[in-house]
Amino acid sequence: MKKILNKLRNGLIVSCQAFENEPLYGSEIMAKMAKSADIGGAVGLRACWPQDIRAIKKVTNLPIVGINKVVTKDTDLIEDIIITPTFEAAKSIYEAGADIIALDCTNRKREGLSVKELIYKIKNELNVLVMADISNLEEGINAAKYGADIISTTLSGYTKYSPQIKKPDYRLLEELVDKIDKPINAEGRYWSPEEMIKAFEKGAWMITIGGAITRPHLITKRFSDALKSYKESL
Ligand SMILES: CC(=O)N[C@H](C=O)[C@@H](O)[C@H](O)[C@H](O)COP(=O)(O)O
Repeated sequence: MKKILNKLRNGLIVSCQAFENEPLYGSEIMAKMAKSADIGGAVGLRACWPQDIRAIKKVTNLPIVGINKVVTKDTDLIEDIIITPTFEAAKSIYEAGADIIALDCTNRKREGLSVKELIYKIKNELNVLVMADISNLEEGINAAKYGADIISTTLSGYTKYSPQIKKPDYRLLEELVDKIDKPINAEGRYWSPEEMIKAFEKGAWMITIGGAITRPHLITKRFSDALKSYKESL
């Protein structure tokens, strides 16, 4: 497991995800996305659902941070725990070949096992690396205490009580690096190589980037929004 962490150190993980309502939805497409990230120099991948992880494993040997998003209600992400919410969700991505299991470790109300119980069960029964997706320092400290191997800023901005900012949460990153003696993954709203470098300067062990690389509709929107503002300024 140390070997995997060393492989990811100072490296870029590319998140290859598309929901059913996105044009790129589908395991075959995500596998092509993952292969492209591999060719481009990623040292790891983040992927969702067993079927996507299986498809990606066929085309690359890069370590995979697996998640299993389970949407049970038709409501938005802020309210719901959807990233690998249960042991069963974790087990199915582990069986699909995920090298690291990422899961929601926020303090939001959840059903079934608590974050502490869930991390313990995954570590104990699957013996796999766990990445804690958190939204503030307290959640990070708790997840580290409960046995998570990597703490990730993934959910900052996606709980009601974390800062609702458009940029990466560098402050949380700094706090985690300062207070937790475990690898910290910088993730969430990184859009440029400069922003990425800043995360490493602040002590990130690794960084995960999704939208800026693998969501063409968001990339296009960034350009079209800039154009719109420019036209409005004339
Ligand atoms: C909040 C949430 O559900 N985040 C998800 C977690 O897997 C993904 O939708 C993000 O794309 C990923 O975290 C990477 O972040 P960004 O796409 O901002 O680079």
